[in-house]
Amino acid sequence: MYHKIGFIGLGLIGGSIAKAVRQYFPDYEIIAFDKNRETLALATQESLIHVAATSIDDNFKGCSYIFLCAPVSYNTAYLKQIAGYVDDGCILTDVGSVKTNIHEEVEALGLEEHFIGGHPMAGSEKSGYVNSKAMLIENAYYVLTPSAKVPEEKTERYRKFVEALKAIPVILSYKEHDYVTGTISHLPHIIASSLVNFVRDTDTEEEMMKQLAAGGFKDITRIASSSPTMWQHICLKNKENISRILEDYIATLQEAKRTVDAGDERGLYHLFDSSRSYRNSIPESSAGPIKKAFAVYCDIIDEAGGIAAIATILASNNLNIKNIGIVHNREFEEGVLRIEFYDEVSSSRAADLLQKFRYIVYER
Ligand SMILES: NC(=O)C1=CN([C@@H]2O[C@H](COP(=O)(O)OP(=O)(O)OC[C@H]3O[C@@H](n4cnc5c(N)ncnc54)[C@H](O)[C@@H]3O)[C@@H](O)[C@H]2O)C=CC1
Ligand SMILES: O=C(O)C(=O)Cc1ccc(O)cc1
Repeated sequence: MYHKIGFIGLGLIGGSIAKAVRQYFPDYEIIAFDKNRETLALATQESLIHVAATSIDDNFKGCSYIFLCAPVSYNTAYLKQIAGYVDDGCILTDVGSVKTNIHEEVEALGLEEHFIGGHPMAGSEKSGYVNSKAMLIENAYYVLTPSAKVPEEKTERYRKFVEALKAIPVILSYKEHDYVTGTISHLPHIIASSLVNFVRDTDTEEEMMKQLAAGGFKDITRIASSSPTMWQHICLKNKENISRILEDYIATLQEAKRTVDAGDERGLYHLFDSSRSYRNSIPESSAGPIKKAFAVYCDIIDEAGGIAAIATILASNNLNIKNIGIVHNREFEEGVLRIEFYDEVSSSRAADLLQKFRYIVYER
């Protein structure tokens, strides 16, 4: 069946979703508008998009999905302009990190039957179309916030579409979304940025702090390299949640200071021990509800015959391979050999066997 998908904003997230659509639905037509003409030229040249719209115009008629993928306040501002092109078959959605403002505007404009908010919980400190890639959303949670009046059938359709793009749909109310992301995403960002500035402002004349800043500091401040515009929009639009969460968090910092000031041995141990346990209980991959595949991942030597050697080891031990191939994804950016089996017993036998042959095996 013919499908047309529209994008307004084709940066890191819009570009990545469009690339996933191109990969999994090669015959879908993709049209895009972005205020950056170079982005549209590049996306056309790379055959990602068929139409580079010069404004929000008739090209957006008849889309199955329209994705708003600009910074959050701009997405909301586009609703009025796009409303005329949203028909019954169209799901209007966004990818913004904050949801309340856009849902309120959707209600005000009477677009609730068409709008399902979306938020892929994936990204990076990089931005722009040039950094976009289909695998960015692979295995990532993708929150959907259906409007109150959106028909169940539309939410189900979108949920399946997200699954087909290899992400993991999770349905939340927009209010819950903003409270949860306020704590696990927006607060950490403010902490990272203010910590970086704190180091800059209190560094010695010779900038020793900057010079010595090691792994831990870099780990927890990586996100301070993200797009300032994006984070400015997020903090403006999730103001109430962020303000309350910051207040609560400052209270926990004050508590930590009291523990340090008091030289409270047990209190200090408890702080680090309890946080370590909870941190270790957070799953490394977000592939929770996805159907389990019986696969092992294994590093291979980059030389002719590398795959054949592994296939021979498995075949001579009566292990039947269902699927085999090199994969590049968020976890294994450099690429790894993925071998899928028909059942769990075979996959764990294969993992043991390959380890015996000194292959580095990752079980997932
Ligand atoms: N970067 C991340 O890690 C994530 C970002 N998001 C959300 O995705 C949205 C986009 O963020 P990114 O793709 O990271 O940013 P980005 O900066 O990579 O892309 C934004 C794109 O929108 C275009 N744009 C900006 N203003 C525009 C306007 N007024 N009209 C048309 N196009 C315009 C830009 O030219 C750019 O191509 C934001 O709402 C953000 O909250 C969601 C999940 C993760
Ligand atoms: O790089 C990271 O770890 C991020 O946290 C990226 C990110 C940024 C904004 C979002 O709304 C979701 C994810």
